[in-house]
Amino acid sequence: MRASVIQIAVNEDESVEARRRRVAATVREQAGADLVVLPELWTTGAFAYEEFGREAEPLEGPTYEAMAKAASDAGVWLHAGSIPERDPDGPLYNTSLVFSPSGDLAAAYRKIHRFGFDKGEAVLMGAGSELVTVRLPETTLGLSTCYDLRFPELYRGLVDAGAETLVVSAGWPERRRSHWTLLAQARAVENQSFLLACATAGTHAGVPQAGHSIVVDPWGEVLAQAGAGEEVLTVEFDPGKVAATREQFPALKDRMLGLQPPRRP
Ligand SMILES: NC(=O)CCC(=O)C(=O)O
Repeated sequence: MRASVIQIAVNEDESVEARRRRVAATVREQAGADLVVLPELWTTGAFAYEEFGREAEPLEGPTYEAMAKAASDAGVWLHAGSIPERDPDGPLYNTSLVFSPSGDLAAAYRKIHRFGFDKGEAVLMGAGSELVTVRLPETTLGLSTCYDLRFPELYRGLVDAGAETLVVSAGWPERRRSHWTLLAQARAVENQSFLLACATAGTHAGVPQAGHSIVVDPWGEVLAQAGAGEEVLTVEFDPGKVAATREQFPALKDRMLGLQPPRRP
């Protein structure tokens, strides 16, 4: 299976519309890949909080349309990263979109763990509550977004739902780059899954982005990692390695569920 992880620079000197056109053209260039992955909130930047409301779109808005067309033009499964979604009956959501090679929406995932503690995304957006998997011919994707990477129970839920390839769409800051690589490897090795994590490059809202998108195999080995700038990371991997790893080293079968909390003295 061939995947292209497109690490996009989000800088304020480019309009959202220009970036949308540029990203669509880059997706089209990936014809021949099976799966293409984009980062989190690449229209606005994940830290450009003031832009969320201004650039929010309905689910089937301009980014949806441009990405659906790019997926069908290229004939690829496209994880189109996330958009600030304006729900007509609710708050904004940080919503990832996945399109099939015919350009149909295969899944939408509203980010569950919002970043910012008591400010930023955590107060500006609503939290999703549903795990989302997507069945591809070769593998089952488990979807997640950026800060979700810090919450291992989410990935266990995805694995229990059949995920074999974990996808993380992110806008991760340079300041915590060491966490990014460490957590990506941890989530892959503990869940005996492939992990494809796509981050943004550039600087927006004064926050330098980490880049360093990464692909990890079920044994925790890094198959490919980008540098700091814009880059298309292309990897070939064998989805059959998930079942083989889980069979040869069946640690997932040794999970002890329903542990009792410590007794109070
Ligand atoms: N966009 C995000 O979710 C940022 C997450 C982050 O900066 C971190 O977990 O550290």
